[in-house]
Parts: sequence; structure tokens; C-alpha cells
Amino acid sequence: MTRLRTEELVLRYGSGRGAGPDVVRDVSLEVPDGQVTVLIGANGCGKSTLFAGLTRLMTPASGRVLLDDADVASEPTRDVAKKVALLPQNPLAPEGMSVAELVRQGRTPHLGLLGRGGPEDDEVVAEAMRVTGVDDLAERPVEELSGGQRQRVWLALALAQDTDILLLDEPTSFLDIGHAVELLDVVRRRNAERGTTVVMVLHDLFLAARYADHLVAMSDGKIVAQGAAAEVLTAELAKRLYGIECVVLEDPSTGRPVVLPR
Ligand SMILES: Nc1ncnc2c1ncn2[C@@H]1O[C@H](COP(=O)(O)OP(=O)(O)OP(=O)(O)O)[C@@H](O)[C@H]1O
Repeated sequence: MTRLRTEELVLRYGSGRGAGPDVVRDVSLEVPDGQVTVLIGANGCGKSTLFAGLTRLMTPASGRVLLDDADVASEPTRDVAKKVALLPQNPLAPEGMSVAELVRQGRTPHLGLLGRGGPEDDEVVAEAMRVTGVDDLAERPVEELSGGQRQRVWLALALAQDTDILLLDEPTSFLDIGHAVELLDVVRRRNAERGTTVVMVLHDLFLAARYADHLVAMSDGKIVAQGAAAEVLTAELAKRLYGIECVVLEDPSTGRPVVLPR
């Protein structure tokens, strides 16, 4: 079963006479339920724009995004936010906000009319901060943190939203390899323990191959290949996506492909 899918989705910026070119072009994507999907592709190929479409931040020029068989365009924002959390590429925290306050924002879709949370909300927030290793930063203002610390705080916010579907746009871009693996292990554990469906953009092809159950390659607004990493990540694909010659080896411990630029 696929809870999140797109049908011939077309997205472009601007409207009417001010409309730009199609950035996402005829994308029909079925996100495999309960799996980790990794989206790869060159800068500017439309990955973040696709995420914006999946979460209704952008209205389709044509085509549809379906969540549990309903068009997300006609679903209340709060209902979508209870099911799908998005960690955007460059999120900004309000000035002066502490880490704990920011992570707590993840509970917003679940709160009642008065906007007050209960002990269960406190528990979810504490757990999200604990698994991402930011609990000792709780009282620090977010703007004083390093890029890598901040990235873990934003993941904590997305986890605190407690959704069945998690969209992560380059969640490791500021992280050293140790913290990158740690964060992706947190995501993988969430997937394994709760069956959370994950879709994430990763530029590092080694990490993409290592963590993807399903790999999706985009080029110029279209999906050009998808499937198991070992089938999708070929030298031909690397050439097509990035315009460079590569050799593809096999990681002896996992059997996953390792792409090396020549
Ligand atoms: N707000 C905007 N207004 C107009 N054009 C935009 C806007 N945001 C992105 N674009 C354009 O849409 C295209 C796709 O951008 P997008 O951010 O989706 O790419 P991406 O694959 O996520 O790239 P990256 O890997 O660099 O993050 C690019 O040509 C970009 O210039």
C-alpha cells in the first residue's frame, strides 16, 4: 500500500504571465510505505520543489498529490501536518527561541484549540530531544548553536511532530561523517521501530546507497531511475546525473554500491 503518491505532478514557480518553467515535470511517484526512500540528483534538478509539492507548500500547476487517497490540496493543513513532517533544507528559527521551545513547535498540529500541551506532549518532546542527542542543549538559543547542532535540533522538531511520514531535505549537509551516520541511524531506527515512512534527499552517494531501501534519481525535474541502490547506482546514471565519469564498486560488508569519481 502507498499512502503518499503523486500523479503526473507538475510544479512551477510564479503564476499566470509571471510563471517560470516547469521545475517538476510529470512526476508520478509512489512512495513505498514503511521504507526509507532516498532522493538523489544534481543541484537544481527539483528535489526540494518536489518536497514542497508533497507537503502542499506549492500548488500543482497540474497533476495531484495523494495522501491516503485524498488530494492533499483539499485536506486541512493540520490534518496533513499530523501525517507528514517536513524538515526543509534551510529552516530558520525565530530569534531568541530556545532549543526546547523550538522542538516543542513540532507538537503544534496535535494541540487543542487553546494550544496547550499535556504531559504526553512533554514526553514526546523529551524523547525526540533524547534520541537526537540535543537534550543537553535544551535551554540554549538556537541561533547560538553550530550548524551541525542546529541540524539535529531540527530533526528533533520533525520527530516531535510524530508523523507516519517523514520528509528530510539534506538532513546531514552540516554534519561530519560521524554525526551524519549517527543521525541517519536515528532515522533508520525510527523507520524500523515504528514503520515510519521516510523520504530524504542526500547528496552523498555513499550514504544514499547505504541507507536507501528505495533509491529515486531525478534529473531536470523528472524521475529517471528508481529501485534498489545496487540496480540504480550505475556509472551511466552518475554520468547522466552529474556529468562525470565514475567507477562503481561494491562495499564488501553490505553489498551496496560505492560510487567513485575517476
Ligand atoms: N522560490 C523560487 N522561485 C523561482 N525559482 C525557484 C525557486 N526555488 C527554486 N527555484 C528553481 O527551481 C529549480 C529547482 O530547485 P530546487 O531547489 O527544487 O532544486 P534541488 O534539486 O533541491 O537543488 P539543490 O540540490 O541545490 O538543493 C532551480 O532551477 C531553482 O533555481
